[in-house]
Amino acid sequence: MTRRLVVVHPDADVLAQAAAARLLTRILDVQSVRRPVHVVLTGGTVGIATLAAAAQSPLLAAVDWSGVHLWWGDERFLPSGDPDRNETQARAALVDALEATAGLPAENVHPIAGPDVAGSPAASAAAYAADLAAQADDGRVPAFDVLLLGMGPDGHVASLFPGHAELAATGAAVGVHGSPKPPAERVSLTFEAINAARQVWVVAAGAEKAEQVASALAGQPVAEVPASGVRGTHRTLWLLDTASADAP
Ligand SMILES: O=C1O[C@H](COP(=O)(O)O)[C@@H](O)[C@H](O)[C@H]1O
Repeated sequence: MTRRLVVVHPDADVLAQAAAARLLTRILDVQSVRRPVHVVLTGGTVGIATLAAAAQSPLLAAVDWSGVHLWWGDERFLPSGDPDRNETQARAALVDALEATAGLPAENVHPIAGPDVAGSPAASAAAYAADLAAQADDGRVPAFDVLLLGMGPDGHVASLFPGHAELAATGAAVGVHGSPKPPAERVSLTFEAINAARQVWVVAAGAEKAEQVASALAGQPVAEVPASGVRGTHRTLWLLDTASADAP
């Protein structure tokens, strides 16, 4: 049975520090029982701050990074190296350093292709689904050991936005058009893929997210609050700061 836990931190900085320590500990825990470890990263404010905090953690050196695969929950459909790509920001915060000095193999890093590599968001989604399938025991998606998600003030997770058709997409990944948050074109894991993860952690901070945090935790319809629909097969964690946990 899946368990849900809500943990409230004093502020966004402590939240990022705690999420980083929790993430590295989770990887260590999994490495004590199986390999490889599959981790899904998120973009967004707290998501990237969490990676930056992990980069400074003494726990980093305890992980065997040669046995870790890194994925993304979504990507803005922008060319490689664009500063607004989630990949670019994650690389700057942590991933490049892991490759350069901690033994993370480049082939274990699985970015979502942008327009310099794939002709369209749909083509990128198809390529990403194939990459996921190649690493999956069931030929679909790996049972991610931990999948991080940010949440927007509109309740979106990954690039699954309220009222959008992609909420109902099947398969592992979907091309997204008309995103209300720029850029308009994106690629996202589907709910099917997200909810195949053993553990899903939603990280959110700030008063502007409080209403949607409360709605998601209350189980409002996914079409209105996509964050309502995420859960890990073993555990779902909501990692919040006091502002985002303080419903109006
Ligand atoms: O565009 C995105 O936004 C969300 C949330 O970002 P935040 O800055 O409000 O925390 C993020 O989770 C997603 O990965 C990203 O593509």
